[in-house]
Amino acid sequence: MIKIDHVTRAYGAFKALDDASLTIQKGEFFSLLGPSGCGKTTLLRMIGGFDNPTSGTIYLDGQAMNGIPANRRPTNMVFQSYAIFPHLNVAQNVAYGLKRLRLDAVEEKRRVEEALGQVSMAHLGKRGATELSGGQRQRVALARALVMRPKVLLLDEPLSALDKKLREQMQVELRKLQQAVGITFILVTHDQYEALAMSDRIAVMFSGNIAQVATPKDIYQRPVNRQVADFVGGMNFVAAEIVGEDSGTITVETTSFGRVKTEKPVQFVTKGKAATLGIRPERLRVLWDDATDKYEIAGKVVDRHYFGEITHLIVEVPGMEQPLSVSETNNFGADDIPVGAPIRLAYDPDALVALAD
Ligand SMILES: Nc1ncnc2c1ncn2[C@@H]1O[C@H](COP(=O)(O)OP(=O)(O)OP(=O)(O)O)[C@@H](O)[C@H]1O
Repeated sequence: MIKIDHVTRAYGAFKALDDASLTIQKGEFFSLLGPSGCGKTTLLRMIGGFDNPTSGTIYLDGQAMNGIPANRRPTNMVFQSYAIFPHLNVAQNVAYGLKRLRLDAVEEKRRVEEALGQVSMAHLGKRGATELSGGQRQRVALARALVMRPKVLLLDEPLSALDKKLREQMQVELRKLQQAVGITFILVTHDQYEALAMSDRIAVMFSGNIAQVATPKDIYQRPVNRQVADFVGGMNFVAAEIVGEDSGTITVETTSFGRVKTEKPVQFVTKGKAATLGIRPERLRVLWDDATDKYEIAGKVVDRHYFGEITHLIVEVPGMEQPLSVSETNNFGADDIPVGAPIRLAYDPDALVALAD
């Protein structure tokens, strides 16, 4: 278990990380997600012992890590620019870190083979490091870390140098690998879809602060505030007025969506009666022909963006300040709806989430 306890990292007056607290469970695939400069790499480096907190403490399995250098921690880091030695072959690269353990030759070979097997590179041990594809180099970097049998593997944007297709394939593989080896993985990424696809839980960070820690589904469906909602996927924001409130829910009135009862967000603070609701673009469905729904809203298509399997429709609704963004599959011909056409959209009131500003 990893405990981040009120950790701050300051550079002069600037706080790259500001009083962050967090617990990561053993065997978890945990991601630190946020825009560039939010402090995620700073936190990862401090867990790995490559940097030290200005204040606060990081505990690994109950032991305070203050002052303990990287090579004496049960962690291992895979860097963004995976430094592989070009003059060594694959197996030698993987064996490199083992040298200081002074294992006998048979045991060393066994561990190298095991690590290469874990990343599906068993057959490429003799290959020169310069004769590898980007994906293979990434695997070697992983094997180099795994061979040390760390309790925690730290991954700093490990897939960012790969093209989209390979990146998606490696996401699946990395997740499988983590489940197979059973150790804790902490991934730093600014790619929301990568974090959603791979993680058990995600911490979303902004400007040195942790905004929300939750499962991918909760981050996406129940973002605590506007900033998280906006960063992770698209979100339509709807102005609303609070007309009722109890301990767990609020009832709000909107001009476009009518009266809605919805779950209260964790950080909800009422400032008078104003509230913001959010609804994801894919939670609005086009109503075709004469179809009707208990919950529907009418507007006009003012723009259209084609994405192959889906189309984004931009829909102006009377009484709404911002047009709605609607993501609809092209199975039924959303890509053929002309700009200027009237449109009706159905929604599930549960899809409307109240957001703290
Ligand atoms: N040595 C340093 N001196 C001063 N400021 C620093 C130093 N290292 C990092 N920072 C600042 O701390 C903030 C957080 O940096 P960090 O590298 O953790 O961001 P990040 O979220 O990982 O971003 P990215 O995705 O761009 O790597 C940034 O504003 C950065 O400029």
